[in-house]
Amino acid sequence: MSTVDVGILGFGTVGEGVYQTIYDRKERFASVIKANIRVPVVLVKSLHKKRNINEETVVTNEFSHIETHPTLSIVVEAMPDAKNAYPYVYSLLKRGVHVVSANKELIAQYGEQLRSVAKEEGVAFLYEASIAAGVPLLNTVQNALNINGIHSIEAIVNGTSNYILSEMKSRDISFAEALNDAQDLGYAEADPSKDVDGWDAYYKAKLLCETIYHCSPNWPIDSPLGIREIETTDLNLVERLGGKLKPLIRLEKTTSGVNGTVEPTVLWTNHPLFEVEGVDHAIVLETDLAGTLTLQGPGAGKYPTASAIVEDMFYILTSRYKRERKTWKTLRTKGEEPCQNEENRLFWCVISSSGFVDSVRKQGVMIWEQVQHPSTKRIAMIIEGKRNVIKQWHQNKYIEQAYPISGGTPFKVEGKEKVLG
Ligand SMILES: NC(=O)C1=CN([C@@H]2O[C@H](COP(=O)(O)OP(=O)(O)OC[C@H]3O[C@@H](n4cnc5c(N)ncnc54)[C@H](OP(=O)(O)O)[C@@H]3O)[C@@H](O)[C@H]2O)C=CC1
Ligand SMILES: N[C@@H](CC=O)C(=O)O
Repeated sequence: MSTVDVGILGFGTVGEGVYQTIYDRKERFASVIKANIRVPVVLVKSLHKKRNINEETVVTNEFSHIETHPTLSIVVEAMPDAKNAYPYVYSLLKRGVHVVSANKELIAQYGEQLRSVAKEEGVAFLYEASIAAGVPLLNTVQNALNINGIHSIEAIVNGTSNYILSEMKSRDISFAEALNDAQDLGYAEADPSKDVDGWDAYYKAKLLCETIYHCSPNWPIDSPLGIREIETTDLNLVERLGGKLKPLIRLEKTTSGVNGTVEPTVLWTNHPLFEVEGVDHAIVLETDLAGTLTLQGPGAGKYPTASAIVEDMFYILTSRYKRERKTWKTLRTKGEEPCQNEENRLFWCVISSSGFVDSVRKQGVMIWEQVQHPSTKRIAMIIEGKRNVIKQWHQNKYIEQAYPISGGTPFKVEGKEKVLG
């Protein structure tokens, strides 16, 4: 039997998960690819860490050992940022090596250049793991929804943020404690501000938009918004209104492009993402033929991420890549377009001090429902308004938080104040 040599860039949560999976499933690989698979070399930053690695694998901190390796046919890229990974991936593709990546920052920033060089060299550049780890999202939209039109997408694609909000609520722990747990569990990015400030979800939304619509989204000026500012009181107030706050991305096709948002959003019980808790990612696709489709599963962590990566490797190694060749259209818009959804009217859950309620009424804004927290006296109100107006209130500190509501308001008549007891 022949041998397939795989290199790995980065040996953290993901790199180690891929390495262990390759060795744990050696026989399974051999039976499907008809070759022995092994990892002769892995690249890391520090040579001083203790690692669980076989004798046949060399651990190096010099990229040249990977770049000039004579037998590598696939390299798995699992590094934490785009800046350092880009020259490595570019060089490998240029040398005719297939690359499988989990690095959404790299693909959101340099995807077009890398896809183009891969195409020129006739090699694969695949990255199923980069959006929803173990959930086969890219495969579904690229290979199974080509005749369908996709009107809109709502998704939870940052497991760390979803986990933090779930744990703050269910275990009544602080943001810092929940983030610490997410880091221990291997969900968070090496720099966790990418998770909690919305950047990880922003890269994923951009990548998903490029995959489905072949253009970049139009973002509101304050995008992305993360979960860092959310307090347990806000979660409680939203719950008392009958909703839940979720770290949501939204892409919506319009006549002038695709509007994108990355922001904590209120969902009501009838929303398909209402019950998605913990590290799970879930994606709702509104299609014009199949209807509403929801994909859900673990979106971060060692083995769910390794799962997507080894499946991409299988795809390459079984020559399905050469036969079916995933096609990528060139992006229609290269840069970000100015936002066109600032003027849209939406329903909002606005959190403020009780004093602001009268000002809202004086401005003729209808309050559909409101609840007051018994101890903090903070008020949560459901109102309708234009994004730019509500955001201006927030900027001027008239209100403390403003969360958009997916699906409008379930309240039929203007609400009466409810004091939580
Ligand atoms: N964790 C997850 O659940 C998921 C992560 N991803 C993506 O996968 C990638 C890896 O994530 P994860 O494994 O969690 O990250 P980790 O921080 O756990 O691991 C990063 C690895 O990269 C190495 N590294 C860092 N900088 C360099 C460099 N300049 N040159 C060579 N090696 C370097 C580190 O080396 P050393 O060990 O010496 O520090 C470490 O082994 C990221 O892009 C992430 O967004 C995607 C899906 C899920
Ligand atoms: N940090 C990311 C990992 C997967 O992409 C997340 O929490 O979803």
